[in-house]
Amino acid sequence: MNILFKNISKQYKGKYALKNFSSSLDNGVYGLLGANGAGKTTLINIFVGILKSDMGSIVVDGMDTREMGLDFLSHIGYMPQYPRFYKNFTVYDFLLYISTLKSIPSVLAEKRIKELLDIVNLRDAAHKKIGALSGGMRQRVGIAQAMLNDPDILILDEPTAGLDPQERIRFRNLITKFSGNRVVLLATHIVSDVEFIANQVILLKEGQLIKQDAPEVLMQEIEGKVWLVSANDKILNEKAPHLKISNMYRENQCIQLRVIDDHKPAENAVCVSPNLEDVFLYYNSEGEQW
Ligand SMILES: Nc1ncnc2c1ncn2[C@@H]1O[C@H](COP(=O)(O)OP(=O)(O)OP(=O)(O)O)[C@@H](O)[C@H]1O
Repeated sequence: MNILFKNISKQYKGKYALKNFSSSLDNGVYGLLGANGAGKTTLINIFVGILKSDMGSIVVDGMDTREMGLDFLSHIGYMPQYPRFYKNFTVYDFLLYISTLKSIPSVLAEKRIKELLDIVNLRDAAHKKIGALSGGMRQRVGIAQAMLNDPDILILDEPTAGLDPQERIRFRNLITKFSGNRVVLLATHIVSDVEFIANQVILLKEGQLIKQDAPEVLMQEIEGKVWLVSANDKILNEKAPHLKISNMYRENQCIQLRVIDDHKPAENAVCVSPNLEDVFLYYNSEGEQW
């Protein structure tokens, strides 16, 4: 499967939410990373047809999605950033209802729902009302409903919001297993969600694509630009206010700064291997100022 985004633009009141976004996606997991307001949801909403772009087109396996009509929808599974549920429905009934909307035959739907309840670890909650679930459990119902039709293209907008660490790991493993011969597009600003599972990271900044590559390539590109600095008073007072700091922690009497800089930021700075969070900050932020 191949998805081509061709020059997608969208403006709100004269301001670009998405500007000339072009990208090609083959099977695999894609992490759509960007700061708040970068345009992730706008792109996804255009992709799933909730929003019309001002310009551009999306081509799936050589066909314009606008020409595919409802057939396109049968290929996708989608979980919105803020899924809405019928709180009086039980988990099982809600999934059955969504199956009906997706025209999944009932015998097949029942089997699939049972599988998915196991996958998202909600079997014991199957007959609980959605209104009585925790936020993280509801989130898992959202993930399950997106996967009901066994989609070729799975689009998840901030899927791990509210999940505890164990469920996050479970989610990542689930996506890896699921993604074999499909496209999974996962929008987030939580870097660790995609660091270990994304085949490619798509970095969005202010509506524009700034990088698309494998995480290890992106990390390699900023090799030599991430430093650990043991901060004495002089560094803290004079230098730190001007540094892009991705992390700081106290070690004994000293504060250790993780600094992103094209040049060695201090005499005692030691160059360290970049991680994806450094990449995100390198392109996206001014860093935490001291
Ligand atoms: N309905 C709207 N009306 C006006 N501006 C909008 C609307 N929807 C989005 N925007 C603007 O478009 C830009 C991109 O928003 P979008 O929601 O796509 O970003 P995002 O990357 O998903 O952010 P977040 O991580 O906070 O969800 C932002 O500047 C936002 O304020």
